[in-house]
Amino acid sequence: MPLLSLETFRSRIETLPEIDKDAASAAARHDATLTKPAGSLGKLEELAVWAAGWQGQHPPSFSRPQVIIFAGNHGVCAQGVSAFPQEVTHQMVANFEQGGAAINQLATAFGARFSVVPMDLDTPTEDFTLVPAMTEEACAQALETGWNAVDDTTDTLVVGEMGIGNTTSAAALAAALFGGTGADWAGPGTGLSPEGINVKAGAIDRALALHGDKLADPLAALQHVGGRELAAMTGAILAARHKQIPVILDGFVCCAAAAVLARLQDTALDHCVAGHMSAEPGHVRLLQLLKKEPLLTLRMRLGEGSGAGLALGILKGAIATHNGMASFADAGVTEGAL
Ligand SMILES: Cc1cc2ncn([C@H]3O[C@H](COP(=O)(O)O)[C@@H](O)[C@H]3O)c2cc1C
Ligand SMILES: O=C(O)c1cccnc1
Repeated sequence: MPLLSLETFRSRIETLPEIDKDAASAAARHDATLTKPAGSLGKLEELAVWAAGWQGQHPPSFSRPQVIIFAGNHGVCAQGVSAFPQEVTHQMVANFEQGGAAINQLATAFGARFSVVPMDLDTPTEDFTLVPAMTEEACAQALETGWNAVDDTTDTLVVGEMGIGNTTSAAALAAALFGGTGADWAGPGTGLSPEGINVKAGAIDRALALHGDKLADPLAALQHVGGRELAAMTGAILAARHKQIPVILDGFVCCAAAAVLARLQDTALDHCVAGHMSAEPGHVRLLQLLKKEPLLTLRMRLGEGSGAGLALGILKGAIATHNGMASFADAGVTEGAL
């Protein structure tokens, strides 16, 4: 079998299925019949139409939501960029498996299947301030792990991550994809002090200087400064597009991984909605660059898919109202005259 290469994914990004316009317009027509003033459910109406279009079916469904957490360790932790030690990644994977993390409760609350995928935790990626984080093949393997983790029967996907140090990786990736310095993209992550944030920004600047022009290609940027769990999220979001599964994006780390696709193809994230705006400061900027309006702004800054997991409830509400409400005709309610 030939080695996996980044070119496999480049071709998968060049051939993206588009929205099913018939399903979306059927949803819009149905919405207009429901017992409410037109537009009164605001963004919920748009979400139901969006879900129908990207699922390629009307009515849209919310019966098989799936939450996948990818976990990876980061060599860049050697630079002192996180408030927590690296062993927490492994310990939290055990916590996810036992159902004790925040995302477990949210997945259960909204009826989502949950899985966690640990990715070579005992072999962290390389310290990208010194050498590329991953070889091309390792990055392609991580993309493939994400690509394969998405279940064909899923109707709504949330991808999240666990990886001490990964807000440094996400910030470096955002800088590589959109420009700016370490200081523009570094934030507290798990709770760094202002001095700690300076150390983090310095590490990112050294990585940007070291890898230079190699970062110009988005997939190469992912390989040089990303991490396995970020690449897996990128691969899963791309797989969802090919499988007609709408995606709810999580916070800063998830959006940095998603942004790789957007930088390769402008419309690559049209099947994604932003679940929330994280309190990690780079996220607001990233959402603006991706032209995504967050559904929730609750000062959450946890990662692990939690903001998107909570937004599953919003999408569930949007689809429940769209699918379950009576029409004016059926309920015998008089329509507005103007
Ligand atoms: C107990 C615990 C649970 C978490 N769940 C998600 N994260 C989040 O924090 C990490 C990134 O922050 P940084 O770059 O500052 O290390 C990631 O693992 C992310 O998912 C957690 C962090 C901790 C400590
Ligand atoms: O927004 C995120 O993704 C985030 C913020 C802090 C820590 N980990 C993740």
